Amino acid sequence: MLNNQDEQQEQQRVTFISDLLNQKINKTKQDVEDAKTEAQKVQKNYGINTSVNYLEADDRIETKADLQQQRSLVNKVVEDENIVKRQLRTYQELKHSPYFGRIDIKDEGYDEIEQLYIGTASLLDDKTGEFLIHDWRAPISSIYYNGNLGKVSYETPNGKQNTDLLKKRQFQIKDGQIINMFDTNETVGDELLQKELSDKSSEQLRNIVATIQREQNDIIRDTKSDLLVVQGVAGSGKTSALLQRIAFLLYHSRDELNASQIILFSPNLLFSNYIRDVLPSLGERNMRQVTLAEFFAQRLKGIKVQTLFSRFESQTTNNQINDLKGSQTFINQIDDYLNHLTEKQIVFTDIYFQGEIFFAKEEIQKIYGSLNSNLQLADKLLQTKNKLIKALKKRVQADIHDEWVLEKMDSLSDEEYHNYLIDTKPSDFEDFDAEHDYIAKKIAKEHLRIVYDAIYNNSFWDPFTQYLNFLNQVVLPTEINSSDWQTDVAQFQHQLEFHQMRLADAAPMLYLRDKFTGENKNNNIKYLFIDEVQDYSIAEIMYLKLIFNNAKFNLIGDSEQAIFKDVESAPQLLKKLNDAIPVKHPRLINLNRSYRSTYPITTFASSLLPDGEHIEAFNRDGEKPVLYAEPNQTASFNRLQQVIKDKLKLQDSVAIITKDRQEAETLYRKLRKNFDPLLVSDSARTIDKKLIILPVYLAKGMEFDDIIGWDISKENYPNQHSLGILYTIVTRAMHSLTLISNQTISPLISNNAIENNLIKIKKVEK
Ligand SMILES: Nc1ncnc2c1ncn2[C@@H]1O[C@H](COP(=O)(O)OP(=O)(O)OP(=O)(O)O)[C@@H](O)[C@H]1O
Repeated sequence: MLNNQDEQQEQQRVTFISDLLNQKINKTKQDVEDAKTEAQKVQKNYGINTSVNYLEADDRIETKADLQQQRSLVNKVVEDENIVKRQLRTYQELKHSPYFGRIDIKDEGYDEIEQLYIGTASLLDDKTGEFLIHDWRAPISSIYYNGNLGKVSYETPNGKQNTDLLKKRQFQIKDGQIINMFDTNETVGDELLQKELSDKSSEQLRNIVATIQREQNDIIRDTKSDLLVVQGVAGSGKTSALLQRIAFLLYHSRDELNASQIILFSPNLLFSNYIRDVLPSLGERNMRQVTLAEFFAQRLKGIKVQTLFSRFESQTTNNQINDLKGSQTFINQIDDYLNHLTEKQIVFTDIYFQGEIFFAKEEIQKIYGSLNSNLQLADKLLQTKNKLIKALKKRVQADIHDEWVLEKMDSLSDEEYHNYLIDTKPSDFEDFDAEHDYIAKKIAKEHLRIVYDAIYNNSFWDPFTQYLNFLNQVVLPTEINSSDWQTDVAQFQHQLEFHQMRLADAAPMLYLRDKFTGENKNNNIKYLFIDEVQDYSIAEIMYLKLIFNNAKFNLIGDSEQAIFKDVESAPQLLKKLNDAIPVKHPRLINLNRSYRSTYPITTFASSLLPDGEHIEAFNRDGEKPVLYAEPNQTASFNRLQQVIKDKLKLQDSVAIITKDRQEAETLYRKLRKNFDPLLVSDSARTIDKKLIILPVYLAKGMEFDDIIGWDISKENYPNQHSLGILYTIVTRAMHSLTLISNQTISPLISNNAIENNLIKIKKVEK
């Protein structure tokens, strides 16, 4: 038990640390100022130096070397400035709350008891060199998260160390004052977690370092798996664990890994913004973040690819065809197709120069056909390109006496003429003719650059038509009839004319293109994360594997929140993923405990699922969810207004979630005058109002104090296909959930929920 003396001693220590941090902050502020001045000085010099001599040709080479040197100097001072700034931010964070845990341990073979304090970053005593605070990611800190009192072990550079965990103490410290502290034997006591979770929602997701749970810790500290699949129920801390994992990896592999080698695929821009602060709050730089739509747009320049959101909104596409295009079978068919392509089937195109064919497709086909047929596809293409470039060089040589080159030479000004000779000395040329030829060659080369670029960029091959040809020979499963397929193929072709592509075609088409060329790979990325992976097709994941070949894949999701497809079990999904991207060390981690919502909300949400029993609700009190079944539209709308008023009085964040964009827009128009809500669109990045309206797709990954689910009628949610959508809506609520429907409520709200009184149904008689 804690006594007053313990508390006093701990407070004294906190005060000591706070004073020390104050000193460090003051010193570091000065360092930041110095670094800033230094950076400005260097940048100013750099500015002056780059303009010097630029116009005088003789000095150019020298200037170029100088420039490089200057640039690296600027980079260095800027980086120095960033380092001290980050250090300052770390001290400031620590000052606010220096640590959250203490462990007392006695290592096997030693008599001494060590007291270790654990916080978001480490702090050294400059005089003694001892750790005053241990970083939560240090190997020894794992005991805090994993161990019960008694014999435990932790990793050291020399192997496993056994130790006796004698005490585990938790703190809540705010602005230098201990608000709460207690000893515990649990991983992290429920008391602290209760407090954290009962807070109101915030605009930004917070870090959870003080209360990481054991199974979340497994995800965070995994260093062995090359395919880590996390299947976690709604609100189980998947996104939180993912971000803490990134912070952990950056710490663990500090010398080999930096933030730009980690990429996260996130569902939309709003979500990207929502998680923006977590890593910086842990003293780390953010990883790269991208949505699938942005990623495809970069790779298919000039083509507008449908977003996940608009795919969800468009109900017109044939699901069976989409399923096929998203499957491993489809990608395997592409591999097979490419492996058996003869050069005649490859869609080569002519390369033009000044309106005339420069390399005819037949010529290119011949080159390709002459190569060793055992070569890999990518090698074949590369060799073809090399041969074309060789032929181009010959043409350059041949062209130097052509009329157009001579004309161009005659029109050169003196300055232009000398510029061509910039890298030469007069003694390089035997006579005037040699100098003349040298310039002619340069001119010819310059002009033929267009052809060079065309070869370099593979413009002699048409991947779109190739993909179309592939589509036309696909072996269809029995459930898809060939006329539907033909219509779909025609639609692909039609859309292409308007520079558009459906999402379902993007990954297979890019796979075909990049597999054929072997290009566009990104070998720099070492870790790839996908959040909400249940919305990705296997084909998309296989394409990402092709591109990010060196990356360890971390796929995080909840198959029960699948909004494009039917709910799928975790082992089924893992098997599918494992087949699609075979790796040596796959690992599946399940998270079954749900933290976000109150006990009544999680229990109700679980009752929607056929096998919801596996979901463990965190024990936090709250009101039972309510469903209003109103007799008509006017009554429903009046009810909505009443609920909004009540909720806003509580100063809560309230989100009305609709099934799709159209419903959200209609509601917005009706509510705009009285409530001034925010209508969230696909391009939204922030939420800066208390009342917002958003379609379910954009609510992915987010949470709000109060959720109002709009029009939960049978018409909107008729059967199991809409289960993932409804489940996603109800699990966004932290503290309160209200559903509004007409009197034919969705059959997904099961009798089980109603009979067991998991939701209060308020039916107003007609
Ligand atoms: N160990 C923890 N300590 C404190 N809070 C936690 C912990 N784990 C999760 N939470 C909180 O629970 C909420 C849900 O977490 P998070 O968004 O990471 O879950 P998720 O599994 O990604 O959810 P979903 O799939 O439903 O979007 C957040 O408010 C998060 O801060």
